[in-house]
Amino acid sequence: FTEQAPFHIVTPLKESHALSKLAGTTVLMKLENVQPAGSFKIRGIGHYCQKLAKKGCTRFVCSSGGNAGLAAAYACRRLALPATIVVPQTTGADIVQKLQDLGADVVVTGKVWDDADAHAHQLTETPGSVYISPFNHPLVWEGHASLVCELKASLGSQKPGALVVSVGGGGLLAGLAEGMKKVGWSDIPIIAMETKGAHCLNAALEAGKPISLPDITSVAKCLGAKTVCDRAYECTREHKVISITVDDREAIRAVEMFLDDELMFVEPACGAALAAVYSGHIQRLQQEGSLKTPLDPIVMVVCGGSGISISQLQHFKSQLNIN
Ligand SMILES: COC[C@H](NCc1c(COP(=O)(O)O)cnc(C)c1O)C(=O)O
Repeated sequence: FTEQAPFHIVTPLKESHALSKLAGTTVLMKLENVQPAGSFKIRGIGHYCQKLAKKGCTRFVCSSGGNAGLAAAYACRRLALPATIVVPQTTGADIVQKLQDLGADVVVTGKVWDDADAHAHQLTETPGSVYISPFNHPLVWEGHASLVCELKASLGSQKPGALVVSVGGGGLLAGLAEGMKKVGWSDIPIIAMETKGAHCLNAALEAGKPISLPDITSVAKCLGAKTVCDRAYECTREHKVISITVDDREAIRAVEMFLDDELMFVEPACGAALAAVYSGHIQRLQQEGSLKTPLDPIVMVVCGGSGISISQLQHFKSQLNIN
């Protein structure tokens, strides 16, 4: 009985000279944008689907801003199991088409991810189908933790100065923290990036407990969960997490500068993480002593995502009146 190989790939860890120059330390990019289904999501969602299929699950229902849905559709195709992906009206038509091309049934409903998620739960009330959360399950966090094991294998005894990650519902943060505990990096700070208008972790830290945002007003709809998952919030109690919010314009400008610098095209959710360097936060954190100086090489999780195209970028720029 052979253990099924994971659906994710080991991704490159590549130095960025442009980001390093700006950050004042070496910036290593963990290129999750080259994963199957286009983002890091396949690590946690693929792991979850494999485990549940082995337990006899025969149909999955996944709520998503889009990227977790693509990962679920890809995993279910590999498992030859039917999948229904429930996305909000803010999810672009091209992602819906990609989901259908992967063989998934797609339901578009609700204003934001939380509304789509409520519908996904209704669909799984009938027995026979299993709900997949895009960020709130131990198997998802366990799958995402594989990213840190790969970093450890690449860096050996060299500890990173920090990990930079974007936060939607907090599944990636929770998975990274779990992996860091596993490899003995619990002392390494995590820079948790959000766009204003999708800043549920930052709001929770301000309030001292997970609270729900009234609405999602950021263009980074794939960060658009109104409430951060409890596990991610607990991580901030066990691990040094520096929460930073950037505005949509910074996230979009980061997407553009990254395209010019590294010739890779990522969506606003990933732009939020890149803005940690492009908007000078890594530099500021060193100057104010929140990060050590000299700072060991930092790892930028290039989370990827399919919510971008040349026409969508132009739409974002006119919407945010960026010249
Ligand atoms: C509403 O959406 C939640 C989730 N996107 C989450 C997401 C994140 C943040 O990951 P999280 O913090 O949700 O685990 C980062 N970077 C990208 C490209 C993402 O798509 C989804 O696809 O369903």
